[in-house]
Amino acid sequence: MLRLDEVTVRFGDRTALDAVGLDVAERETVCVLGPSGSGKSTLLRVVAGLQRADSGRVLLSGRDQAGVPPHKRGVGLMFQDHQLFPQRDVGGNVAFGLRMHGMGRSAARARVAELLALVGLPGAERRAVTTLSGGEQQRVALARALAPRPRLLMLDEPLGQLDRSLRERLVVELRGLFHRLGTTVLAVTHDQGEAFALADRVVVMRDGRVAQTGTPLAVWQRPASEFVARFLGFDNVVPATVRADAAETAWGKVALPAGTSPDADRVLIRPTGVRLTGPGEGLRCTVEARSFRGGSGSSVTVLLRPESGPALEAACSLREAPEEGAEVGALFDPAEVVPLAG
Ligand SMILES: Nc1ncnc2c1ncn2[C@@H]1O[C@H](COP(=O)(O)OP(=O)(O)OP(=O)(O)O)[C@@H](O)[C@H]1O
Repeated sequence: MLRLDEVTVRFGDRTALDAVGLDVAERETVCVLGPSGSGKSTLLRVVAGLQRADSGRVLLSGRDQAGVPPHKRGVGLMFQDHQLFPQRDVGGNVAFGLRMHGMGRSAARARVAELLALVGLPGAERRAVTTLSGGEQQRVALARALAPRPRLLMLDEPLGQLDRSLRERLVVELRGLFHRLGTTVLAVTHDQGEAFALADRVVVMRDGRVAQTGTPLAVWQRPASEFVARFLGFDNVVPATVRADAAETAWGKVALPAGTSPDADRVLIRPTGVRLTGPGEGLRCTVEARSFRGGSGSSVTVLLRPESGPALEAACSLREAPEEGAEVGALFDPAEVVPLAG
């Protein structure tokens, strides 16, 4: 459906996109994830035709989009601040693109009713948008973007403004909705939780380049680099000298999973792979802090200050969590060790 082929965009001496390649299949939801300034919005703007590429090609359904204006690309856009027209009512907002595409009044009315029902706001046509909550406005913006049946729907930080619980609920709804409708979606967000919940596939960007792409599970289980690991919130990363089935690190010898590449020069140890024991065993550490994470497992993150090497996080249940100031030993589960290169 969508292909970016070596797309480069420069602003003066700044390269916002650096030879980016990306494919989105029909009916797939792809989330582009990355820190501020990594080029996510520029990527969407290039696909929408709002930004010219300095080199490379954007193809939609196999057709090169060079010279095709935004309104002829058949893509729907929904931006972070959802930009509803405050002077129009809900129905007027959703009908906007339909009228632009020349749809007749009664057909547009039927389509608006259908879309409002779909996003969970049936019968809201006559409401003023200023009377809607943030989440309701988001749904109206989504209905407006979906109304002209775009072949590709692009979302820029779609849930950025909403509070966490609403975001978590909406993201599940969106995923269900997109699958039901068979919509092809390219979304960008800096929130990894959102991306992982929404996407069939995630693309992690760094400085205008693709750092990693894969299913949420694959990226989560096997971050390709220290950058991706840290971006996902894993901070237990340490330089390592890899030898056969173990690595020398400042945290001592760490057993590696079978098949570790000799190119690996650091390791990530997931907090769930740090097992706490008595101070006579494993890496000796002092418990610096504990923070309650909640969740069904009553999980606690324990921040450890090891006798050597950087700080270390361990995840354990509330029942097992040692007190602050306690001396403990840390052992590493090889299944939770991820070798990283660069
Ligand atoms: N119109 C522009 N003129 C000059 N520089 C720009 C322009 N648009 C973007 N940039 C630069 O290009 C880089 C990528 O910006 P972009 O907005 O695509 O990043 P982003 O990942 O979407 O960031 P954010 O999450 O903060 O929105 C940044 O360094 C930005 O400063």
